Amino acid sequence: MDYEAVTEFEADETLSALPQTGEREVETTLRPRKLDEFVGQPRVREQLELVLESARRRGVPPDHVLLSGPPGLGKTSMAMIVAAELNAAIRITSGPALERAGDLAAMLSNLAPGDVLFIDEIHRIARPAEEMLYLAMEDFRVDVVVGKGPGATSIPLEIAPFTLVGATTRSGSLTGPLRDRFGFTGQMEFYSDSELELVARRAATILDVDIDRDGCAEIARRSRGTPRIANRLLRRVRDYAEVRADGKVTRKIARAALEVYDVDELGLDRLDRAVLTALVRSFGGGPVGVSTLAVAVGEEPTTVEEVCEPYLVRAGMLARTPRGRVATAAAWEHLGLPAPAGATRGEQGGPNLFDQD
Ligand SMILES: Nc1ncnc2c1ncn2[C@@H]1O[C@H](COP(=O)(O)OP(=O)(O)OP(=O)(O)O)[C@@H](O)[C@H]1O
Ligand SMILES: [Mg+2]
Repeated sequence: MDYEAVTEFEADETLSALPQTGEREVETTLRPRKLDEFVGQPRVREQLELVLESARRRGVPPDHVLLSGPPGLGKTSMAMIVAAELNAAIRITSGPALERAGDLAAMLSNLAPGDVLFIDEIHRIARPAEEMLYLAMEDFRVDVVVGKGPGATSIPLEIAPFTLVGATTRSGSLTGPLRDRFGFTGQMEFYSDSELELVARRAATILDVDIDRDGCAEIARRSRGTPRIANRLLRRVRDYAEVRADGKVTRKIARAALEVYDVDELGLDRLDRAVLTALVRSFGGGPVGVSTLAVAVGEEPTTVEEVCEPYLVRAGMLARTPRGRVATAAAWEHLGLPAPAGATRGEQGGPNLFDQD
């Protein structure tokens, strides 16, 4: 592709790990409901199974559970599963919704014994609510402050024993005291291609899509390790198969469909490829600063840094060095160009980039 011909990118969200508008409903349909329906994450699954089973046997609510990892890997799904496995009711809220401690107090005092309280984006909880949560998690108690100024009194209030499930894309920005109050932390990892094949297969069954093994494999390979993306690509491929073919998804149909949506063999989209192309063609593979690179593709530096780079680094295409961004040998090869002798080999499956702040 000639990146210079491209001056502006439309909002191309096909490969975004974040949920898109209008996707909520279909996501709910596709959520696994029980632990044994949940594909992948064998470590977290086994650990949780033990935590839940032991609590069940002892007849007490399990320890508080923190689920951390990048968007779209199944944290919300897992939170619901915890409640389902315990046969408990789940109350759902989120960090940004708990702006005042009073909001949280109301939530907590309405809990019934054994309920699961799910706080999504728990790293965004406001300070006063967070402090209230400490006591609630530890002693099942809150101190409600009534009145203001010198006349204010604090009334201790018992709350029902409950299990808090917190989800976060940035466990690094959780304060120490909050993190310490979780008895169990499940770190969700990116999925392997074979796991994503199973995710696509399962979604196809639910959505009644006729797809063969190669079709699933083609989708899995391009899904950036993320079930949310696999489910989305499946729907796009289904659309194509229904409109342009007989509805059956084969490898050939999947490839043709994903080409229409600008999703390449490795799950890179147009902007990802433009960044690599600019890096290789205009800057000889780097090193080059991220702002210069962003100008070359007509994007904001933050978009390049936060939207493109994490996956390019994880896919082993781009390296962040103190002197700037560098294209790896794999990037040259992916663009069909011979890699220069000194090109770095990327680190495939590098560290979890979403958790490094
Ligand atoms: N292990 C899995 N098996 C099958 N489907 C899954 C799995 N994990 C996630 N999904 C699907 O991916 C979609 C996104 O999952 P979920 O909402 O649980 O992710 P999340 O980690 O909470 O994302 P976010 O950080 O954006 O809140 C859901 O529709 C769900 O159906
Ligand atoms: Mg979620």
